Amino acid sequence: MVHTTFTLCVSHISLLSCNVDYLLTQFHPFKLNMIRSNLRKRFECLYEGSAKQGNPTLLNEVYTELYITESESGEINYEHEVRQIERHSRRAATEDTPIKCSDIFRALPGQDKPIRTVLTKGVAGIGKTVSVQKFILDWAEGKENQDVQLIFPLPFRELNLMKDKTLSLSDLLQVFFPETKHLKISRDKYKVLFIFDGLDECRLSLDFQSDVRLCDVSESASVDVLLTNLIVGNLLPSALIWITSRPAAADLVPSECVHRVTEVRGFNEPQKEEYFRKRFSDQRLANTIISHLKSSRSLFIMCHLPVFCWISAAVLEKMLSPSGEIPKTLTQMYTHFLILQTNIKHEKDYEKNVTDEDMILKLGKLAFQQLVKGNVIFYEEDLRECGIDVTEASVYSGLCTQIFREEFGLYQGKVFCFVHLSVQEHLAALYVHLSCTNHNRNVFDPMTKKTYELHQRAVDEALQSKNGHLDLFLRFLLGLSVESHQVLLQGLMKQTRSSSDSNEETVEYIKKKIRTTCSPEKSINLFHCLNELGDHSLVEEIQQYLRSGRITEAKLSSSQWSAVAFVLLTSEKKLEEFKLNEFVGAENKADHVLQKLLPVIKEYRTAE
Ligand SMILES: Nc1ncnc2c1ncn2[C@@H]1O[C@H](COP(=O)(O)OP(=O)(O)OP(=O)(O)O)[C@@H](O)[C@H]1O
Repeated sequence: MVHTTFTLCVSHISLLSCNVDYLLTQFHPFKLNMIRSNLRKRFECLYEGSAKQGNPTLLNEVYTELYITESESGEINYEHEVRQIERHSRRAATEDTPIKCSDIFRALPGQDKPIRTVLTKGVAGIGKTVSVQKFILDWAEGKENQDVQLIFPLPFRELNLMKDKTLSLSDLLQVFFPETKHLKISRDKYKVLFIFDGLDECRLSLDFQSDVRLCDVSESASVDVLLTNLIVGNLLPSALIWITSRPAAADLVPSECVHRVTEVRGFNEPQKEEYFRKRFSDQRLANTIISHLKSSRSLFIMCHLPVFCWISAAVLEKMLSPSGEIPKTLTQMYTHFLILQTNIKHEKDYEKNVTDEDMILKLGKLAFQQLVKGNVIFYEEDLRECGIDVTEASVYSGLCTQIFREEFGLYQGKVFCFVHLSVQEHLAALYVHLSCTNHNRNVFDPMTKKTYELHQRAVDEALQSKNGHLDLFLRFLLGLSVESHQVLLQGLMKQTRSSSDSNEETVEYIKKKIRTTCSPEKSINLFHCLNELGDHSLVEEIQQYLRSGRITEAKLSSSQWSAVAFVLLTSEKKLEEFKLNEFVGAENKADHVLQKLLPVIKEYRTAE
């Protein structure tokens, strides 16, 4: 005890002579603690979907470690996000250096440069925001990164609200953290971390070329100038900066300002299982759900994405209690999710002015129109255009809490988006499908009416898209048209008419396109489409070849090579080593095989 008092005295004397700022923090331990405990309260619960209205989940109970790696380059990938997920999920976990989320500011062995700014990339729904939340909670609970004295989470979604304001950094912090009043952070004497989550949502014009230089935290400027100066290091040069972003927006910050790029890759195979074991206290239910998901390769691949795990958990939990038809394809899973949301609405919203059918069609129309334009964020006028009355908020908050969430945004107005891009793609496909079956209308071409004509046009549109923005939409559209899906849809839409055409023409058309398309990525998506349509003929043919070992002697057509690629990519086996000579033979020259199987070879750890 005596010893402790003595130590405190000595430290105060030495502090008096060293710096005033530090002293200020010492005199404000109460304030620091208050900030810490406020952050703990703010981040201890995970608010997902309808949990926003109550029943929040404790983050520590469901948080599952994510697979995060140091990215080899800051290179930006414009490919469609789902395709990236499938590709990443094929990679063996040992390929890159994994980093624990709490260690992102720590140098790896062999790296000696201090890390000030970290940029974390990751596709939508992969867990960036949850990682930020966990990082802060661990710190606030005194578990990790205790050398950091203050953390300021400043999500771009909230910073957007300050777009037109002129103020100093100190003032800005006081707006978001009133507890910081009287806390001087001016001279960089204590370690502060700023977290800017969701760069992709940024509405401020961040101009890193600008020569407006700001070094003083009490100097006023526009919010974008404050941020660029903070990120570049003119303001508070020793503060740590963490920025998260979806891949397409990650290059808004020039690479020379970033000391480390990490990538959230979602859940690897063991983490997928861990997620469901944590999510359900009933382990038998967790096991049933895991084995069901494992029985369908494409579902298990999608579980790489935490938001998909959450959708699957919600759907399967409801479905597995009484015995029933369990979703087997991607389309079925999403349709069940929609049904679930509609049921939640019925539980809550007895007086309704709009029928489910109407609302789904309107939302679907919005989803489709915006998808075609490449938009994931919409405004009130976009809703009005689709006949959605913005003031009837109760209707979609009941129907679509988890599908459609209202965001704060630009110009004080409301900004909307679907909870995940894939949900938008599913609703868009549903709209296009129902317009055809119920109203005989082909949204791409009013002159044609038959289902197979719609399908052919959609295939063509998807093939023409450079970034693949209609690929998943196409998979859903075809999945919705299969006979067995009609029953599901009837549960959702009272007046659904089953399509009278069979899908044979569509299957043949897709096979023809597989033969002629030169993009391996596109033909692999077409194989996924055949899978949704329940046609496995090409794939089975190839599986036989592969099993017999006669593939080196066979002269394969272009479509058969695409099938080889598809079979290898969707196989259960880990892609460890690609052996070219297993495919090369008199009929198949090495460079030809290499060209045909390039999308697969990229997924293997080694090739010889
Ligand atoms: N580590 C995790 N453990 C458990 N659940 C998680 C985890 N990460 C994400 N989730 C689930 O996935 C959902 C989406 O995650 P999150 O919002 O972090 O994604 P994101 O990468 O920030 O996406 P976006 O770019 O769309 O903002 C969460 O609401 C949660 O249900």
